[in-house]
Amino acid sequence: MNANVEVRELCKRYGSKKVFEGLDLELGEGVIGLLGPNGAGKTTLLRCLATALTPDSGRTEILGLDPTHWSQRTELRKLIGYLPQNPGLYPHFTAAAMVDYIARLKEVTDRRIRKGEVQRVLAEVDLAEAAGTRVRKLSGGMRQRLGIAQTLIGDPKFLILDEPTVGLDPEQRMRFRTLTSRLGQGRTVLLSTHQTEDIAALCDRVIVFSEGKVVFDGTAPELADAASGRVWASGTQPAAAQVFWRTADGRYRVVGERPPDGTPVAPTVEDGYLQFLGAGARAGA
Ligand SMILES: Nc1ncnc2c1ncn2[C@@H]1O[C@H](COP(=O)(O)OP(=O)(O)OP(=O)(O)O)[C@@H](O)[C@H]1O
Repeated sequence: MNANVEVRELCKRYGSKKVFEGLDLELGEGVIGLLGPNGAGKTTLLRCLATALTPDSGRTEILGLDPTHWSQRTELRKLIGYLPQNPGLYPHFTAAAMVDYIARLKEVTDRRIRKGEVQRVLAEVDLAEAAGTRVRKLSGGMRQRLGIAQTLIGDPKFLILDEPTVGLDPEQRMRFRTLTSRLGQGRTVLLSTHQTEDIAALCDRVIVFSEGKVVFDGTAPELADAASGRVWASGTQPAAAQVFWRTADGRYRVVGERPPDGTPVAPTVEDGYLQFLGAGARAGA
């Protein structure tokens, strides 16, 4: 198997609520963006891959290990870096103590090695100088980087980042992109986000997930291309376009059928993404 992650026929339900069924997925190296509307099942999938949640059925092989085997699962947890939506950082811990604590959970038992690891991962996310700062005094962007730092302990080959750019200002998002694109070299980075700009800027591959199904799997330019011939500028409000909104120049940007006075506009990744969403994404819905 060449893929770092291979998922076959994966199923997960919460009671009677089916999140996904018969899901197949292969992930190789690079930054892979997972896009999807609220409730699509992204976090559930990421939690299954992080071994934080047990699927109901199906087969998963991650970095050559099978998470259903107790001993392999324990080994795997040391090889995966997972940043959940709410990383649960302790406000009264210093940045270094926080990472040290996670390193202990990952069974880095040798104190000297652990100290070196803490310094290494903090430096990797540009937080070396904040090592002694308490978490509650860090900015949102610094906390996010601290969350990423803890994923890097043990140099895992599979990083799972669940909406890591939420709440970041533009400058912090740029720093995040620089960091993530660097991390994607020689690793699999699976990044769940609603930010199509982040996807366009740094992902080698994009998966669009909707109602528990992969509805698109390709590159960011291919996703943008999916809206080719479907994006228009129009002077009048369209009646039946799939999606439209008023832009700063007072015209309408329309994704869908050509309005009578529509002039073609180059599609973006967001336009392509909107093509794959259902009626729920319809403007005004
Ligand atoms: N613990 C749970 N118990 C019951 N239902 C749940 C649970 N967690 C998630 N769900 C439901 O499963 C579906 C998928 O949720 P999930 O959080 O995986 O979606 P998501 O794509 O990550 O959404 P978001 O973008 O809002 O984070 C949703 O309908 C959600 O309400």
